[in-house]
Amino acid sequence: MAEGQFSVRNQNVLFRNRFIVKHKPYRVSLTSDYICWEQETRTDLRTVLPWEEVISLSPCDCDISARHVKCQYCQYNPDQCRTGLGEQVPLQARAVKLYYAERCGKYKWRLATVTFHPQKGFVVRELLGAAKKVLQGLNRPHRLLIFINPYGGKKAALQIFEKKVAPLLQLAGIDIEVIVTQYANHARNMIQEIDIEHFDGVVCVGGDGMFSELLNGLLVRTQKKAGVNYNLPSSSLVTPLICLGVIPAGSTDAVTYCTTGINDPVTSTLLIIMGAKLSIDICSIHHDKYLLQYATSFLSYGYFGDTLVDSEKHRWMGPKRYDYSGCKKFLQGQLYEGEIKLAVTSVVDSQNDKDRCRAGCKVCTTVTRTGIDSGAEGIKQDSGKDPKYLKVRGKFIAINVATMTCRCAMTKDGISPTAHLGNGCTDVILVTKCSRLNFLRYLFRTAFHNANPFDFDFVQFYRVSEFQFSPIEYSSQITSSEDQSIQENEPKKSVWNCDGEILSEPTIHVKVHQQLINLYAYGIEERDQQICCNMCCGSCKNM
Ligand SMILES: Nc1ncnc2c1ncn2[C@@H]1O[C@H](COP(=O)(O)OP(=O)(O)OP(=O)(O)O)[C@@H](O)[C@H]1O
Repeated sequence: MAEGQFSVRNQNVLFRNRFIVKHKPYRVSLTSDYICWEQETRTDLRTVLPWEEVISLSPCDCDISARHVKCQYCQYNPDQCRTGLGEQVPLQARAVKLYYAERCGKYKWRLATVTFHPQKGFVVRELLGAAKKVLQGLNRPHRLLIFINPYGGKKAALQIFEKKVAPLLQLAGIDIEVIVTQYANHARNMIQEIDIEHFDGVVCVGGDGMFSELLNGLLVRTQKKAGVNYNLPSSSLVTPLICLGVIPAGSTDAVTYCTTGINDPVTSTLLIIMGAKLSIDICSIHHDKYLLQYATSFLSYGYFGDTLVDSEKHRWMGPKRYDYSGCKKFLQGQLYEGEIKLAVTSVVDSQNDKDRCRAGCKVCTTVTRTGIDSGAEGIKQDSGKDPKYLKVRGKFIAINVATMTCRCAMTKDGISPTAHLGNGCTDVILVTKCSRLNFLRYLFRTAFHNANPFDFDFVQFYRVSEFQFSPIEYSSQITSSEDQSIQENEPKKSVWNCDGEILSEPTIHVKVHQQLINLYAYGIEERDQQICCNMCCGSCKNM
């Protein structure tokens, strides 16, 4: 929303008339791009609201007391009017209430309202009619299929939906069909079974695990319908027409953190209503030419894989289970041997790169999607260079793969702060053999970013378009001091933590598919921290 310097004079005005707003006379104008209300006496008090941010306009029967009405010429109450023209608005005037989304704090969106009281009764219908026409022309969802996971996160998904989400969707006039999941993979199965074509979007109220169900269900359905052999990593996948959405109600909510900056259910709902769209990269994970899973944020072998397996046994703890299992696995200090083959697309100075993926990111819009010489679908950087193939064999504590930054409450900048949402690449971070103390330093830096987590000689960073990993089945303990020799003993494999789900097959081939799905989000916006909504009076400045 813009205030101040703006002129609707030269634009195609669809409607213009005088209204009383907050007891002052205003001129309300509608063009095909904006709705604008400006004070007639002080043109600097002008608000220009793009239609994208309008949620709805509805008739309102609220009264406006003549007591509060000021003269539209001198701004004084009628009885003190200096001009003697003191106009009064008739009592019980019908009004129009405009609901719109307003930026609030660093990342949030909030619902705001303004009421236009007409100076003449008949203009209400005129204003509503003109607004309805423009709103109908916007590319927004009209029908949504919503899955609610009542057991995700703090088990508050149903409450969040009823209190925060449903009223907003109703206000925006969006038809919804709601399914409360009964078992794990319910949503994934339903998406593949039922006719979802008449929905504009499929949304989940839950965490990353629920989003992963929607993603996998929708992608498999789309490829089957298009006759694509999705089991082959080299297949070119078809982008689904249906957009996906996620309203955060999980433990980690990395997908919402990475695409909106925060895990706020109201913000995510407003973005869905506004029809915000963002194309994001997806990894397909294969084993022996068979598709295991599609993933969109975090994939990890070793430490984070083992932590996930252990945390599943302590689900009753809620989100705290990750801290508990993380400590336990850290103390066990396991090493895993393996070989990873990487198709490195670009050299990233991970230690100095200040580049961050933000809404309208230039990197994600300029990287093109082209085929590489092998005939397989692949990604080239805009420099046009083919990927360089590299093999790393060794002992790892963790192999972390971040297709998005993977920011969440536990790491505000993410596992890979420079990762992009749509550049066709994923970041592979290899944490090789080191002492427990050094591994702790790496974890601390990843969580708090007090220093660069990649600035260690035991951490390697690669930006790749695909990679293959196979374990070598011998493990050893992390040494308490770095020069202590490793005792290679019992064979040991870990599992992959794939967006919070366990993949028990360690030998995998991962391929990135650039901007394969559309998500209801804009990406993280670069905002002035001082932006504060009308309602919270500055309390949101620090968000
Ligand atoms: N009715 C249900 N009963 C049991 N499990 C379910 C049900 N519905 C969905 N699930 C499963 O619960 C798992 C976790 O759900 P979800 O991702 O919403 O919460 P979370 O794991 O707490 O959050 P996050 O993934 O962000 O850490 C999902 O993998 C999903 O398959």
